[in-house]
Amino acid sequence: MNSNIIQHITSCRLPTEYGVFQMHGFVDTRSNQEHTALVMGDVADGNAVLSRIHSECLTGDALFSQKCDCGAQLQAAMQAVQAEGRGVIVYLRQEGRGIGLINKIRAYALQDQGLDTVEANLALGLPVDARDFSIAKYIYEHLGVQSVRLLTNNPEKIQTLRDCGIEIVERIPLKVGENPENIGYLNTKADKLHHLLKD
Ligand SMILES: Nc1nc2c(ncn2[C@@H]2O[C@H](COP(=O)(O)OP(=O)(O)OP(=O)(O)O)[C@@H](O)[C@H]2O)c(=O)[nH]1
Ligand SMILES: [Zn+2]
Repeated sequence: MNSNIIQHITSCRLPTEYGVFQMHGFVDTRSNQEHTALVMGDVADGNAVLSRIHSECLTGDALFSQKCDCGAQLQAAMQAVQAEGRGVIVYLRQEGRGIGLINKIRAYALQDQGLDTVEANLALGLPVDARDFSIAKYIYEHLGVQSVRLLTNNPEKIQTLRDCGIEIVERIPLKVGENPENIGYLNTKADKLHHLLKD
């Protein structure tokens, strides 16, 4: 992975409900996939940066879906960065853990019939998790981020990120957004995907 593959294109000021961020646009030249990072404060000073690596969930992040916890996690992460006045939200456009929106809708249709989030992907002949987290490493490098305190409940994501060469000095839990519609989904994440969601 190098700057020829993940290219920084441009950036702008983005005022949000959770403060003013600098929004950076990146392109993966292999797929033309566009990614973004929201930055607040000086993240290139060498101190560990509060960060969330968020995977796109159109249904949860933008359409108020209650089937998952993604929207609440994104909101809480942005609030946490605002509270510190410093941090990075890396927003990777890897919808549906990388299978894409249409396949996620197919998976949701199978979930309507009783399959869980893991079984549905497998029934479609798709990987349970097809995300490429090495993109985040280049984004951090471009921003001058040397190490992070990562907001996540997923220890396997931490391991994958470390394998990519990202230095994670602390895991910060992000347990928000539980509701009656997503309790089964969260239980499956805890039981089958080993997310640290239970006390
Ligand atoms: N295929 C599929 N993807 C889903 C489903 N529900 C949410 N997603 C996607 O899952 C991704 C978020 O991953 P999660 O497994 O919730 O969490 P994580 O990023 O691995 O871990 P955290 O950092 O703790 O949130 C987003 O890309 C969502 O679009 C589902 O039922 N099926
Ligand atoms: Zn979601």
